[in-house]
Amino acid sequence: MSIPTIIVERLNKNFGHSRVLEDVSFEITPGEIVALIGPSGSGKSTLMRHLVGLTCCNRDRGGRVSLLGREIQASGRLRRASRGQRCRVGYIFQQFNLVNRLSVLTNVLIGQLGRMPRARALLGRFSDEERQRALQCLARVGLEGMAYQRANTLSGGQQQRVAIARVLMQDADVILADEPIASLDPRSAREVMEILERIHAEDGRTVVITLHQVDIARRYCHRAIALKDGRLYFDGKTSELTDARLKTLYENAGLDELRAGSQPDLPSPLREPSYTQAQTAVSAQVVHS
Ligand SMILES: Nc1ncnc2c1ncn2[C@@H]1O[C@H](COP(=O)(O)OP(=O)(O)OP(=O)(O)O)[C@@H](O)[C@H]1O
Repeated sequence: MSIPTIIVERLNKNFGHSRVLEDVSFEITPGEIVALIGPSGSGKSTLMRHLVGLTCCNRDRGGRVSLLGREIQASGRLRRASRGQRCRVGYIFQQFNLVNRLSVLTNVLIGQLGRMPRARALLGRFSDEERQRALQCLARVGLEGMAYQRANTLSGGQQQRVAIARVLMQDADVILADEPIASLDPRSAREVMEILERIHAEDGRTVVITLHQVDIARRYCHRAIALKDGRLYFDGKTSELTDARLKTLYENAGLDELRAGSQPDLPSPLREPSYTQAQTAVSAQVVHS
């Protein structure tokens, strides 16, 4: 049996007196594509940040995270990672995190920095072979024709595709995408999800994606892990995410607001689009509050 790519054991996290994660445990095996879902504030992003050591768990409850066979943190202590180890995990953010004034190609080449000798990385001297590879990564996300434009001249969807190309350039074994489509229109969101799905299928990379849209999770991911109030509520096939389970997962999380809206003929909140709308409504509230 293969070693799990991600192991999370009894993870607990408090921010002040507020318990954000409670005894969360799961494993993800190599080559899985997993959706991390749950209502707004359920702890999805906090959990993702624990996976790469951007956030550290409580000291007193013995939690542990290991990734690609290496311990990231244990009992509230972060372990140091080498450059090589850090390169094996790519993180995609909701807001893309590109360098606006640099070209699309240079943004992709930045994915290579961790694998270059330090001196050359400091000078940003990329070889012809590296440039060629960056162009190939751009071709995989359908943007080779935009390589020499400034990053901030691209649409949001295109910028997210550049961020994916950067992770490809990094040659990460694991891709963690934290709400990669939350700020995109439906068409761009679909394109980004299709690219992530293709990368997973063609390269066998492990992909974990936090999502607000259950219908998207069902369409593109085989497995879902759902958090509710910081606890593991569901871990299984997305096909087993029944309406009853979703109703309990998302109760008190935006459906009331949706019902109170200006759509008298709204379909049953148990149907997929309703959940999508509900979660979009919740996100919008969070963004604007
Ligand atoms: N650095 C922090 N300091 C204090 N509280 C925090 C911090 N980060 C997150 N929280 C709180 O932890 C809880 C979970 O936040 P988190 O962002 O992980 O939820 P989420 O499920 O990703 O939500 P959303 O889907 O809206 O992004 C929230 O109540 C949030 O306010």
